[in-house]
Amino acid sequence: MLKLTVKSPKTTTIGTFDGVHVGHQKILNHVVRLAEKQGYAPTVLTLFPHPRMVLQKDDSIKLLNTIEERVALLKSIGIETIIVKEFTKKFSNLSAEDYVKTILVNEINTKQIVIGYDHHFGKNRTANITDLKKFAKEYDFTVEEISAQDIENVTVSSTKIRNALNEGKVALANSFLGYNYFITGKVIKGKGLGRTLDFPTANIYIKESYKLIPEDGVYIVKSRFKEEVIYGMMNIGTNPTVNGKTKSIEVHFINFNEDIYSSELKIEFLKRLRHEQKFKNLEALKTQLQNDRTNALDYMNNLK
Ligand SMILES: Cc1cc2nc3c(=O)[nH]c(=O)nc-3n(C[C@H](O)[C@H](O)[C@H](O)COP(=O)(O)O)c2cc1C
Ligand SMILES: Nc1ncnc2c1ncn2[C@@H]1O[C@H](COP(=O)(O)OP(=O)(O)O)[C@@H](O)[C@H]1O
Repeated sequence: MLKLTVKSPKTTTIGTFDGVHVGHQKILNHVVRLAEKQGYAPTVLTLFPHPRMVLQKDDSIKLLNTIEERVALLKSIGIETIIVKEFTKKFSNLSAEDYVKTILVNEINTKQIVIGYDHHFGKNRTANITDLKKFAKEYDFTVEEISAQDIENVTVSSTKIRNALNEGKVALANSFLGYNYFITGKVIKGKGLGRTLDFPTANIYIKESYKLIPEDGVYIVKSRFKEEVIYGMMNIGTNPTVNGKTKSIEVHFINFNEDIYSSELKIEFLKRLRHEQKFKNLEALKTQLQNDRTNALDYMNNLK
């Protein structure tokens, strides 16, 4: 049987939107409003992996969000359709017109495009907004330009946020993001040492090697387990006191005692407490952990 699917018309914007920060949110809210006015579905076309990972084979690039996190953040601000196009060498060789015709028009059914005045696209990024307006007539869509002024008013950038996190400045990063920076990972087995210190620690494994992890150190964090909000103190580092070599991410949750092995946790960063240190023995480390706990409890009590 022949089945015809009619694709709903879309208001589409295009970008990486790494972090989906306050500047991105402003543009995306605009997209949602424009789409509403037209009766179109607000849509984001996003490329993954990052072009630099593919074209320069740069494995060192770190992103604020995994692709799953990016999709969830976009959904939470009202973007209905998210198209994740795999960015390959072949894709990068698409001419501007082929890209517009096959992807934006035929595949997505874009009726309106919202784009920055300085957007470049197509093979070698040679086409610009003037070209896009030319294609608009031919392929029956409209172009909404985001002006230079609107773009310059956005002083936040993904790079600034990455820099802040690389320096452990999570509170600053959070103010740029408009939400708390978070990681998503699975609780795995550690060395079983935490419990002997009376500080059991959930070791977090993040499968996406490109996810940016804040600077090594100790942080106050927040998570959820079975709908309950839980707070904790997280250490990111190599555990020099026990002569550790590999980097780990571990959290001791405060006033909490459950087996959470294999759980998937979303963990938000609230505040940095200190650097990771090498203590002369485990007793000294334990004393410091008790201090950290007091600091975390003070912080939690001030939230209420
Ligand atoms: C809040 C917190 C802070 C920590 N700070 C340090 C530190 O400064 N130096 C250090 O060597 N280890 C630190 N650790 C890690 C401990 O050394 C210990 O290795 C770890 O808790 C054992 O984890 P595991 O048995 O689950 O692998 C810290 C752990 C937590 C939870
Ligand atoms: N307050 C808590 N914070 C973190 N994990 C806890 C807590 N209470 C119990 N647990 C459980 O204990 C485990 C950590 O115990 P630990 O002795 O440090 O062993 P491991 O080295 O295998 O992580 C966690 O993965 C979790 O399942």
